[in-house]
Amino acid sequence: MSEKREPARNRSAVRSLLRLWPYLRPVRLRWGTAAVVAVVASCLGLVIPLVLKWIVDGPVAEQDPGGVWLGALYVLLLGVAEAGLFGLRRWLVARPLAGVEAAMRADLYRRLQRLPISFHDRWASGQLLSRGTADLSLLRMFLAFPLTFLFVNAVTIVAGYVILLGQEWTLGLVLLVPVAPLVVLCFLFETRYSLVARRAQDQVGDVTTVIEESVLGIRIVKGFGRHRSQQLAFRALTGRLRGTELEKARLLAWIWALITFLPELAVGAALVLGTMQVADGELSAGTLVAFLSTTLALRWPVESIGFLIAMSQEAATATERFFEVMDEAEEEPGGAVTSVPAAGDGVRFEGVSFRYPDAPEDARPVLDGVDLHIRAGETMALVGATGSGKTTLTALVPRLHEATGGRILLDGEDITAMPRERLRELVSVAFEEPTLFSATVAENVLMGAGPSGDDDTEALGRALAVAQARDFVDALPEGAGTQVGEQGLSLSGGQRQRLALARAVVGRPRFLVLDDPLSALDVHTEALVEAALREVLRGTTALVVAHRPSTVLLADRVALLSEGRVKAVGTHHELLRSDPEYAWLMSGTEHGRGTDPR
Ligand SMILES: Nc1ncnc2c1ncn2[C@@H]1O[C@H](COP(=O)(O)OP(=O)(O)OP(=O)(O)O)[C@@H](O)[C@H]1O
Repeated sequence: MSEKREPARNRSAVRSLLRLWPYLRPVRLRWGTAAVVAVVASCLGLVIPLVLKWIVDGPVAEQDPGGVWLGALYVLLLGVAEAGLFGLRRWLVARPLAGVEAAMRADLYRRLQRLPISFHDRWASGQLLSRGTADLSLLRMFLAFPLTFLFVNAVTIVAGYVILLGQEWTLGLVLLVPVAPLVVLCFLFETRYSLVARRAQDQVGDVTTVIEESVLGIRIVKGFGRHRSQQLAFRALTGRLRGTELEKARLLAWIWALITFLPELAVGAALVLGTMQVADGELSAGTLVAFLSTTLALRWPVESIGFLIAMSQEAATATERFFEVMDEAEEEPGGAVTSVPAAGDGVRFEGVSFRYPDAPEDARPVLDGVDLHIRAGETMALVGATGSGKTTLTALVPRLHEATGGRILLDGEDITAMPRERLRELVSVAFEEPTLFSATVAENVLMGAGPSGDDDTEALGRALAVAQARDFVDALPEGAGTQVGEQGLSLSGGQRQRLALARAVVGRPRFLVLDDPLSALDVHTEALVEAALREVLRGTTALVVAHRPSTVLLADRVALLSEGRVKAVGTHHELLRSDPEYAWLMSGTEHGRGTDPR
């Protein structure tokens, strides 16, 4: 499992969260209105103690039952208004924030589609999945709740303290004593919690990766009886995540306890002082009741600060993780030459070199000065020992990877001068490991249809015929309209390969790159596919990676890739005679059996 770990945080939580502004901007009015509504609702709660003071010092002192009932009615109305306003806030933000989450998810998906293969090579899929799911839900929750309530509670606390100081400033000052230690504690907590939150979210990504790999690789796990060891490994991983979550809970418990305890101490001290002042006649009983009711009304805004900070910290981490992907450089769009290259020259590799970005410094480049010319309309087989760079070379033609040296020309035009979209219309690909999507057979195949204007049904029929896939597709319950499961798991390897081949040829591409696309077919079916390919793709220039002589025979000529270069080019029979390495690679036939090139 490849892992992606970012360097230590270099961005404060606030700066990370500010990056959400472009997404929040379109809904700022509704969000702002909701925040104001919440502030009003929260501050209404602070009016209740003032009504209590009026009741105690007025109707209660004067023994006026009618006044007490009126006061109670005021309190009830204030409570109903508070509840109604909080409900309105929720209604105001629910829809726009769901829209923000959807927009962020769409942007992330679009970015993932446009990032180069080298990015996907580096990142574990579970890490990307968890960023697109759990992290974004967390951000929606943050925008709906902690972001609003950090603001609402701050305003409520300030308003509450102003009321407290106005009622009796000496008691109010007592309540201000814990503020300084609480600020320091919150700062320390935020620093610690941010590290643990990041670790937890990365571990969720790792767990997602393992689940995904085990589901996709379930046949291997079962086939090798590895479910117990897989389970143990998974348990270890979830154990680590559990440990991190417990560490988060411990930190949260500490800060919550301190945030509750310190103000309670101050309230206790104020209560003692206040009672003494009432006894001395310096303070009215109503003022003390109102004072204590206000401090009680401030309990929730103060106590919630700990977990609001914790949730904001998790949201900051989720934002960082989101932008780590969004900040990656997309594939460049390519050149601007949109003309279709004039037919005639085929494919040329001129001094092409390539090394993988994550290869060790001292490693030799995979390709080191490849020169090869595939004439227009010719089919060239590419043969080489395992690991010699055949797949790598084929990936350079549609620019799935970028050549690090030299150039590749299609009918005389440098591929880097073409817009990528145009290039990928001209070049069709099929790989040894065929990927089918959760869609119908027809949809999977027609993904490869360019804007040729061909009738889809006719093109589909022709492509299935070339790939010798017609019989088995017709036998499917709904023919070409049958849904094939994730990665086409309901089909055999050979069937999937044939659909992938049909996808590659359905658009009658000018250039075709096939990476051992017939490896799972029996020799008989392979021969039929080859015959059909020859017939249908007469005008196509093709590069076909081949491991077996039967595939090589499809080609007009063969190129032998060795030590990063094209060592020899010729027909199959020429190379069998002239090149011992080729003969060795093709051994298994009567020609080269037992001949060692070295
Ligand atoms: N994403 C990658 N990052 C780093 N090195 C890679 C990557 N993919 C392949 N390689 C290395 O590049 C070399 C060539 O690999 P490539 O897949 O092109 O060989 P191949 O000739 O197609 O092999 P095979 O016949 O086994 O399919 C190998 O040494 C491989 O380890």
